[in-house]
Amino acid sequence: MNGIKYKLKVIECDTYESLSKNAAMMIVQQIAEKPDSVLGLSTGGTPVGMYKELIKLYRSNQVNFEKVRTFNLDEYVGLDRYHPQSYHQYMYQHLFKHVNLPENQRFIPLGDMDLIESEVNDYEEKILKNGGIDLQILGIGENGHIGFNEPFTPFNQSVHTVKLAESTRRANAKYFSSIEEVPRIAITMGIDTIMRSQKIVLLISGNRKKEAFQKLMSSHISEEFPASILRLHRDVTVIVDQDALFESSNQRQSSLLK
Ligand SMILES: N[C@@H]1[C@@H](O)[C@H](O)[C@@H](COP(=O)(O)O)O[C@@H]1O
Repeated sequence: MNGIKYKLKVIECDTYESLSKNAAMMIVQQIAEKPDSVLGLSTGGTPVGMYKELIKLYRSNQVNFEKVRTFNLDEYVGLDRYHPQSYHQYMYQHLFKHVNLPENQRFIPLGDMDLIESEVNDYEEKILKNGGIDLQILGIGENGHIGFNEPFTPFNQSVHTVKLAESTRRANAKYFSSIEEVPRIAITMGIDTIMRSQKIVLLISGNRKKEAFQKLMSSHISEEFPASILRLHRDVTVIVDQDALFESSNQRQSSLLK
């Protein structure tokens, strides 16, 4: 990081489907240029459509994952890899079981409580040993978190464990039977790990992310809003759908009428 603020490239999409297709195509293009690319992958609701598109493209022989390596951003601490809400299971269900990405080339931090201390160092080391991330896919939390880097996480951190914000636990509670079941701690790539990626693609979809998108575009950089650091990266593409982009049509109408 050299302190220079870069302009974020923004791709505005009419629909979530179009956002998903654009994101999938960026991955396909990356793998076409470099078949042994190291991809950084994310979870959550937003990239589900992108993974569906990738599977379609794989089935129509437009992408080959044979040499690709993947590193996921984060995992809950306290859920083992077979827990249905773990990101290990998410990745298996949404991508890995459908494509030809060899098992020993997929990496996700281990969330097992007894392994967590060594995993923090091991995971960062594995990323470095594989030459760092070529293309990192990110989503964003309503509070601006990326990975599980909650507001006020120091920008210079590499892989670490984090106490989840209550708002993040509430947002993710929909995947569990109750909020009590949502883990309180997670392991995540740090902001520094993410910023060392060659390229970053940030996906922003839906009404709930409108404010986060606006804050991101305001160009003020602060640890209070973790995603704001992306302004200091030279190659970030933000793919945003209309729901996250605009005020609702009613609001737009009334502001037009003023
Ligand atoms: N750790 C994940 C993030 O990587 C993700 O970007 C965010 C947004 O998720 P969603 O796309 O479901 O809104 O949620 C979680 O907290």
